[in-house]
Amino acid sequence: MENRKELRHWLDNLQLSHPLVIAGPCSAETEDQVMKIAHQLKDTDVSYYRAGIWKPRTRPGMFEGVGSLGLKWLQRVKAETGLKTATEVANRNHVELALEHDIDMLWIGARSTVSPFIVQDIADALRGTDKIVLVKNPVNPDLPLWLGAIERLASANIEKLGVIHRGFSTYEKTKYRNNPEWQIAIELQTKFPDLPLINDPSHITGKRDMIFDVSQTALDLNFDGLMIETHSDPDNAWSDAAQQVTPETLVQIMKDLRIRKEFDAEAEFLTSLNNLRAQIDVIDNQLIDLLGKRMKVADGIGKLKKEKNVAVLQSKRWNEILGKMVLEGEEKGLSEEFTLKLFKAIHQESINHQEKIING
Ligand SMILES: O=C(O)C(=O)C[C@]1(C(=O)O)C=C[C@@H](O)C=C1
Repeated sequence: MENRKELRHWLDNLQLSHPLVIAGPCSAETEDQVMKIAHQLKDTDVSYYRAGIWKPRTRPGMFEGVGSLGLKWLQRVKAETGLKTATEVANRNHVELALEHDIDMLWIGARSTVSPFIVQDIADALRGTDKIVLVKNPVNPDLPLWLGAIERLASANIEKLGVIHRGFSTYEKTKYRNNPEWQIAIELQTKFPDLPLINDPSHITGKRDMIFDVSQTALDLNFDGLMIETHSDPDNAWSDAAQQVTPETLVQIMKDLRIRKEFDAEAEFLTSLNNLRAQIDVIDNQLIDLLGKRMKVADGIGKLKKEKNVAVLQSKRWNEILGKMVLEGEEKGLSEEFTLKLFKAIHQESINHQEKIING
């Protein structure tokens, strides 16, 4: 699939003066709850009202959604408030029911995107639809798998497509519920600059007090919209209580977010930007040059080790380097996370070089 200008049409046609906002409860719980939140969101920046009808839960026995009954409540939301409606679909049956109830926007969840069988089944059920279909990133940080899901939908003649970045599972605990790995969303945007890209700070953070910061980062990275779980009584929500915000908080978040334009054509800005970019180009060249030199030294070590039959990996020495570099990095304003990532990549390349020599 290639990038096409038309990918943005459905979003441009909404003619919004602010990022697209999709909001509503994690789960539809009762008709009263769904209607109450919808009325609270009616005259805000929200265009699409979301509610989970079928909830994929990590373990059985938790609240798994009200099922198709909730689709009737969403129809009532549209009729009474004018908000368009959105829900997650995970199989052919969900798709058929959602289309029957005229849901305007359907999304494929992270746990479905991981399975090409499921995605294909949903794509076949949706074939040719004029509804908006959004694909959440797969649970694992795998860009080709995410792109593959979008391609399956495009091949089923679904025109109004978009993606939702909801972060990625990690084995190690981080401050996020799902690690954002912004680089993956940036790569996707580089490949498909016209594919609408929505951020889901609720699932990335898992905590309502971090939602603003993640939303701001998303807007700083040119995301087109936000999906924020919103509940009139978040603490008593039947699912994902910790990450939902009240409608009042959502309105405040939207007010406080700084919306930046992608570019400014003013001459003074351009001159300064070009000057700084020229400096970056020089430094990048120096970095590559230095890394090349470091690998030549590693090649020398590899030859020496080959002669003496010494192992490539030297954990003690390596840990010393890492510890030292983290400290030096901190002095230069580099985060520990960045320095570790950088040096682990350098170490791996050094090992690859030596492996080639030792076994060559
Ligand atoms: O010091 C060594 O023995 C090296 O091979 C160099 C180097 C490195 O690139 O810094 C690479 C592999 C070892 O695990 C430790 C360090």
